[in-house]
Amino acid sequence: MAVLNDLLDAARGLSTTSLIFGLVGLFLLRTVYAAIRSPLSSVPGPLLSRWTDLHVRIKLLSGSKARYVHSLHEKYGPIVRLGPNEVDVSDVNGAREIHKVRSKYLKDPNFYVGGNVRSLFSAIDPVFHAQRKRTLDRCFAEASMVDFEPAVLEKLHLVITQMQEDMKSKGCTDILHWWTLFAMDVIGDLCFGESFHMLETGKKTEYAEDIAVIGSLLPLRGAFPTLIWAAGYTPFFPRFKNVGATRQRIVAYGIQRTQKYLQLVEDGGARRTLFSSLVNKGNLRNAELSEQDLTIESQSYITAGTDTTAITLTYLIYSVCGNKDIHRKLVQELKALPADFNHRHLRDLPYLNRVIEETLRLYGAASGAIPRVVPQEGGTLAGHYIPGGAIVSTQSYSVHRDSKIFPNPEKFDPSRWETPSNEAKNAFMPFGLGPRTCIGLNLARMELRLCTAMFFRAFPTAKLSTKFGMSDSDMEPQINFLVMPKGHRCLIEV
Ligand code: HEM
Repeated sequence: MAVLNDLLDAARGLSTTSLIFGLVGLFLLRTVYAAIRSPLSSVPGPLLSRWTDLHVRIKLLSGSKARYVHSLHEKYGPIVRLGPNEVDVSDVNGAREIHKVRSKYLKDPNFYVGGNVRSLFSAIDPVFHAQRKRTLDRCFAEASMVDFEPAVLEKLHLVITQMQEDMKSKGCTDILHWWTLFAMDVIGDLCFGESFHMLETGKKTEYAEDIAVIGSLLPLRGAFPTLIWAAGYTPFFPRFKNVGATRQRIVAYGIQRTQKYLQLVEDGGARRTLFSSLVNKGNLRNAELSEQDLTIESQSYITAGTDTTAITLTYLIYSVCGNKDIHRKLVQELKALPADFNHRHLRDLPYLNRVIEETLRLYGAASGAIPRVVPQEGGTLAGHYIPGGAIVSTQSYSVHRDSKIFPNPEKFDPSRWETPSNEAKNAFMPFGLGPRTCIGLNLARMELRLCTAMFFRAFPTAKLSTKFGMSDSDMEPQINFLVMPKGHRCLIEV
């Protein structure tokens, strides 16, 4: 107390300017001390990362963070420091330690929508997550896929017809546009028992546009969360001001569609959905899942299952069209399928599945960092002690480009999956790892197989178009959390 009084007396005697200089000096001293004494100071990385992560945030904004972090791994090794409290690990054992069963490395609440939405995707609490996963696992099980195949095939016939129409009328078709409408119509159908009918109109609905707007703000929100929050309270940035209203519209629409679906079930007219086994006569059988939970889960599947599937498919077709030999082999294998082929014929088709694995390795749509918080007691990763509370990320972008595991890693080479090494299988994480692995992966794989097969059967001579100025530079991947072609389009012609 006496010390405090002495300090206050001393402060009274100072001018405002000296006080400000003093405080800034103290702040700098504290920052320098923290940087030198931080247990993270043994982790290699750029000097700047000891003081700030601003450079990484700026890279996130420009869509080049994953590439930048990868370049750091190439320079410094399997673990790199990204900021005063953040590291990235691209070591397979480290990644497996972070994402193992019963791991104490939990999702970073600042990254996963504030951690305030109790959906499978954004849940932080492992007990809640395990319970929700137990309820939902069977809805997404491999054995359930046969029930969803008719809905997928129906949309697939529609999308191929629309692409054919485009090719006739414009000489080319934007596959990114069509696969986005396709993937969202499929997941809408599987959540609400009725699609959004965007494939019929060729246009996004207001709901789809709203989701895209919120998605487009994610990098900004990730890089400068406080600034974006504050900008919403000023009159200068209408885009941020409207975010609240956009979110409300998304929620209201989800509620309305869930209620309509439950009514359809009650009336006996609902199609098979992901939730069919949980709903009986319009009521949820499972007491763990309320009507509100159903709305929240549907919303998150629509967000998590649309762009991921559409972008992966787009890069698959782009990569195949860019290599004559791969193109020929794939088309040849698909030619041998019966006219009325289905998913059963594709599940173990060797070359098709190798092409899919290789696309997921190089262009898996969610190849950016998936951040976790280090548990209170700290942990050792890639030989370095990381203190509790630090953020530790893994990005499949880097793990999938480890040249010791995947020689010539930038080469799109499906043959590397012919007899993959155990190291390659262990390092493969396009759908994440451990208990937080993508729950939609069986659905995604079924869509990837059916769409690729149907596309190259319909367009065996497909190639990248040069119409409307389209070029390879449009396809340069920009990676925030999701990958996105720089030009936001992929024009294909026959
Ligand atoms: C090619 C397509 C897809 C890719 C590459 C992909 C990738 C991923 C990745 C990497 C994660 C882990 C994220 C993390 O740990 O932060 C994830 C989680 C998740 N994905 Fe997917 N995904 C795809 C398709 C889908 C589909 C079609 C759905 C839904 C129908 C879906 C729903 C989810 C959900 C709900 C989670 C959270 C799981 C949990 O935390 O337990 N995904 N996905």
